[in-house]
Amino acid sequence: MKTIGITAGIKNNEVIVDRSVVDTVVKLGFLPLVFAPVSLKTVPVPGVNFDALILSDGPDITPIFYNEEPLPELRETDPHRDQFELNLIKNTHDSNLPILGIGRGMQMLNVAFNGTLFQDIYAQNSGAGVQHIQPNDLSLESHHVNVTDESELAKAVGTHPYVNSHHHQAIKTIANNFNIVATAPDGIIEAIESTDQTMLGIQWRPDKLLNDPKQEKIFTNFFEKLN
Ligand SMILES: NCCCC(=O)O
Repeated sequence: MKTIGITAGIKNNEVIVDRSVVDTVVKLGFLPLVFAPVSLKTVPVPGVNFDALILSDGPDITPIFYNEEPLPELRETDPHRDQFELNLIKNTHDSNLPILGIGRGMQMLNVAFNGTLFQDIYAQNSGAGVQHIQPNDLSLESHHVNVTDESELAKAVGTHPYVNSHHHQAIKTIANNFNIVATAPDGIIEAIESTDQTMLGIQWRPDKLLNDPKQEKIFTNFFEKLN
């Protein structure tokens, strides 16, 4: 059975991982393997422990990792988790294994390849006119995104999907080896694909929208190379 590594967070001394991500992996017929960021020196070895990686959602990313000082609007971060995930991304990509970043996971992919973030969308981007922190539950959609016609993502969700949204950070400058493949109506970056097609980042939470077959197709299309 193929195994998908899933990154987790630590809060109040407890390892936390979104049940919806674990359930999605199981539904696709893979074995979930949750990685707690317990030690900077202990990074799982791809190919031995897992066959692909999902970078899960979580807190803000510490700005030192993209060479910025913290702005007043920055929220709580976990620099140990950040460093662990940066090491894990490098090991996984060096082993040519696929990486899917969701929410914070997309932002982490961008930072890992030298892109930068808005530490707070609304403080730093006066043109941001879409609500990116929806008050509704994430099982409900809240805004549309425009997806590039030629992208792999469009094969799953089409060019104008309706998605959920819960983030106050976003990609500011895109990493060199990625293409922007989806944006919100206010221009905020909503999805990226690596030029070698081994990495996909989604800013919204498709794992919370699996009642929509298009959202499930994001996962099935991306991981079909593992079957
Ligand atoms: N929860 C998404 C990652 C952090 C943020 O942009 O709010």
